[in-house]
Amino acid sequence: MKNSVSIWQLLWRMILYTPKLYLADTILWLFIMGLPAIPGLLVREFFNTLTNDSQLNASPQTLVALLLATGLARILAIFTGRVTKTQHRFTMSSLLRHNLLAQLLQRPGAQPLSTNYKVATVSPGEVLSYFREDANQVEDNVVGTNEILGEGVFALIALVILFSVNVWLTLFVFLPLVAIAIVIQRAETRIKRYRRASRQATQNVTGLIGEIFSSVQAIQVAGAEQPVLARFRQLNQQRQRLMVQDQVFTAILNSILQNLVSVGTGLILLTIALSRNAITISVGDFALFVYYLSFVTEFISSLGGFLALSKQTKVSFERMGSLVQKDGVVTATNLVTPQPLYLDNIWGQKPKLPLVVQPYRDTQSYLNELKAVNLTYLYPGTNQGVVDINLTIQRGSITVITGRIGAGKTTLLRALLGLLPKQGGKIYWNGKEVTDPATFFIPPRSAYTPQVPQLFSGTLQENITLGWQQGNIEQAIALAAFDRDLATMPEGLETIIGTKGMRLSGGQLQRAAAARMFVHQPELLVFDDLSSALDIETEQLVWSRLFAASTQDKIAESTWQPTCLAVSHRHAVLRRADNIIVLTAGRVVAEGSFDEIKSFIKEG
Ligand SMILES: Nc1ncnc2c1ncn2[C@@H]1O[C@H](COP(=O)(O)OP(=O)(O)OP(=O)(O)O)[C@@H](O)[C@H]1O
Repeated sequence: MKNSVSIWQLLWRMILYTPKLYLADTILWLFIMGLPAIPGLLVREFFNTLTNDSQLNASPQTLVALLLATGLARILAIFTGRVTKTQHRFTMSSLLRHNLLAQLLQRPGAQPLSTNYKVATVSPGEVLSYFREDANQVEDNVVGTNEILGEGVFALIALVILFSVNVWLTLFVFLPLVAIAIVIQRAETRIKRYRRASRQATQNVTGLIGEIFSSVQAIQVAGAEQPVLARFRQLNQQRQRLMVQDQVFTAILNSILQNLVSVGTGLILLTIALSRNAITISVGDFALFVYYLSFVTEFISSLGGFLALSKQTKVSFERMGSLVQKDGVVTATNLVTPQPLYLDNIWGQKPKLPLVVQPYRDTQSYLNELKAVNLTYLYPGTNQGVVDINLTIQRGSITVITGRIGAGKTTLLRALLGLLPKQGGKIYWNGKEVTDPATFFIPPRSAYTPQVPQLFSGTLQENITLGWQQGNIEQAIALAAFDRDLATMPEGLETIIGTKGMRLSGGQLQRAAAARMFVHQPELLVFDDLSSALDIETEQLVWSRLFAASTQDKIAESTWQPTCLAVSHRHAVLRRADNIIVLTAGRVVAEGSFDEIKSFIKEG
């Protein structure tokens, strides 16, 4: 199902986001477009002075001085107009990018991105083209509305003056207009098709660049540089072909528009010549006619260009909307919802940034009991996932999920935390239903480390705190058994860990991610298989430190008694667990203490 809101409504909402800026931009643009109208009148007077038809008694020198003054005023208008336009442009595309990102972040994190246009998923690299090209496209269109308005107003004024000079001559100007409108209407489908194809081709190229950069090592190890480059070349050639097609078509369209106008102008001049004195105008009026005709004709060509631009904008809105669709509903309206952006204002002043809400743990976030009833998630189009899972987790306990590879352990964690949208079942926190797990299971209530943790290219400290200012980082590092590693790093917490933490070993990466969890002292700690990158001793150290003693929380001055939910196969961890859940093919087949369920498990 598509969103029924028209592109004009969407553009109007964007205009209303910064009405003052839009108005300032429009007024300046009216000046920029309108000031050239004055020289037309001055030129008429100038020629009429020469033929003694002038009604003004201004000397040619005065008229020349006025011409210069108009020119200077226009330079000033263009300069200020550029400043407001740049601010306006940037604000428009920033709003779109902000909303697009906010919508993407609201999606369950473990679900791949896909669009309406293809069943295949969209890679992070491909998403760049939505943020760059599509946002720029809409930005062009919003600011284009006041440019076309400015041109339109003065074309209309010029037309009225031309009508007053000669009605028949002026009527000829409309003929190209009608022809152009028909041409544009005919070209609509083709413009959309070409634009969509060229955007898709760009997306494929940026997508591949993203994938290449994220797997440089894998490509080198496999010796696959040549095939990867060949694929890159192939996609670039494809993009080149489609871009040329798109641009050439748009250029042809524009040149048709402009040439139709010139042909129209020629016809009018021929008409005067062939009318054999039936049409008589003064030299000044003739000069004005020729000068103003270009006003009208340029407007016609700009209008054609603007209509073509709007068709392309429609495609951009559709593309961005389909990226953030919910249940098949394309939601482009959410992309234009007003949101504070905190950009510098036009005078370069910085806005006051809002305080970032820090996730303090308080009595409200305390966990007494977490319960899942009949939790179900199956991957779309498959019977893989988890079905009818029931589990109860008590405060301060360790619950371990175990099972063979592919049994559904990760899926269960993700469905519980809202990283996959559950298809059935309910989740209760202290007896109260959690309706939106994705926004609920965050610090200070809960923190999660996936099997492959995501680290950023900043410093170790930045990766652990993620902007959280109050946490006890030393304690978090010690709990994660990262202190010995830290001691060997010359830069300490300021060590830059490289893209995705590539300067850390697998185990260090996992423990840095665990420290990130501990720094918030969340109520519920969720680990997806710490064992996968840690040796038995280090993992044991983490567990024993975590439960050595309940840590004094200096901020809330209360005891931190974490509750753990973990995936593991290690007997040492299973023995520590208060409750073990054994999964087979997405279902719970056994539950209890190690001794109760040991016949169901074998160490992985
Ligand atoms: N995105 C997906 N689309 C379709 N099927 C999937 C997807 N992700 C996982 N599966 C399937 O769902 C089942 C459960 O996967 P899951 O990753 O939860 O297993 P697991 O027990 O965590 O495995 P492991 O021990 O390897 O981590 C598997 O059969 C897997 O192939």
